Amino acid sequence: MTDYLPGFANHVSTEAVPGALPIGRNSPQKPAFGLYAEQLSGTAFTAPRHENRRSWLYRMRPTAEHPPYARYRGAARFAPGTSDEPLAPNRLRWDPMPDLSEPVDWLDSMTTMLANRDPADLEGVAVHLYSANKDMADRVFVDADAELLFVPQHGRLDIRTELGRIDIAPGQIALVPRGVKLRVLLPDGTARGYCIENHGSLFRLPDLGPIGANGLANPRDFETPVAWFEDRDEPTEVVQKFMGSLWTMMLDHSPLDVVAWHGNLGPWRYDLARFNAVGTVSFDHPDPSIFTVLTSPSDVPGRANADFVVFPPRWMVAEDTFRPPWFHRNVMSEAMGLIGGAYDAKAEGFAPGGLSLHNLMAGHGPDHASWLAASEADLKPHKIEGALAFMVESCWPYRPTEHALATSQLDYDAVWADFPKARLP
Ligand SMILES: O=C(O)Cc1cc(O)ccc1O
Ligand SMILES: [Fe+2]
Repeated sequence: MTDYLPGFANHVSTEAVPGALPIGRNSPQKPAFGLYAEQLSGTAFTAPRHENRRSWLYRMRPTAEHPPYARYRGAARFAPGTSDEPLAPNRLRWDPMPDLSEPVDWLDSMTTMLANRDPADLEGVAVHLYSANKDMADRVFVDADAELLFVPQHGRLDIRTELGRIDIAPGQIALVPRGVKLRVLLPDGTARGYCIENHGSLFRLPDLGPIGANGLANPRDFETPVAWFEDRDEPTEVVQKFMGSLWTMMLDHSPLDVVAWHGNLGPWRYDLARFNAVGTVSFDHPDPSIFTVLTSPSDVPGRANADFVVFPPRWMVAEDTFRPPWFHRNVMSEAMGLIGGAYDAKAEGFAPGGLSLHNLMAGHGPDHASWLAASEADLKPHKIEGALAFMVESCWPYRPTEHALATSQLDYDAVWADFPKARLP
């Protein structure tokens, strides 16, 4: 059990040992108990105040004390780079990861499916799947390339980070900031889900415009863990993702040794059941941006580097309206996953734990069966129950990895076959 502090990107102060946190200054000459002060910057020092994100950490040893990193040879499917072949404009879909035959921890199970932009551009996102059955016992992972969003689909996660412990179950999400070391334990023994890397500007809550001051994801429902640390002088491997490759080095102690911290850059969790879904009460299906939980803006106003969007349980009441997602072509690129239930645009083939890709300008929308059912439906109020899908919409087209190209469903196009031709008068 962990305690959490409510609020999104709040300036928090937390100490696991009373007296560890300096008062009134960040870097005293001698921090309490011989701790080391370290600033962790998530934005440039000079970022405007409303964008500026950083925390001060008080730790048992400085992060700087470590040997050189060497290439890490595990996790063969994590960050292999994407295919160099010309990118086909095809729609792609994947089944959930197969059941495991060998013990594998979260890190070694990470399987990169889609990525766009080079992490060195400080733009773009990558979509990974994981399916693990072993705790990360004597090692930690640190992502220098991105903030990391966990979207579990099966099995709880106990994510131990430098800045506190986070427990999440499917239906909840968690974010660990860029550069924060973490260890993933599996309280249920197995876990499967999605991880989204965001290389770009930090995820934030979207502006609400005419919706007003409340709604969608409310800031108070984000929870940041209190300080927690382990005092463990045992060999600990540190695997780092840096510029798209994995690197490793050994420490003689656990680096999860931050005894106190303060600032507005920290991990958090959020229960998607708290998402206040807003939709039509008259007619027409609003653009799916109405379901944006988090956005990472690009430099072009309104054109997101990444939007994290959910399709939660909700009432459908639109009159004289085709209610599921309509047919469309989008200048933005859409990666979708399913946490549970059935997605209202896909009658079959899009399973929980699966993934789909509709890149820039790909014609997509309801499959034939969903189109037929929704076109003939009696339009009484109807509740979509139990379904939880999500989308990572990005202005940068996604490139699938070789593994993704080799494992996609064989005939996804067939879900849009044989639509009857319109009959003109
Ligand atoms: O299924 C999709 O492709 C995502 C989507 C959802 C929606 O409600 C409207 C449009 C849209 O693209
Ligand atoms: Fe779409």
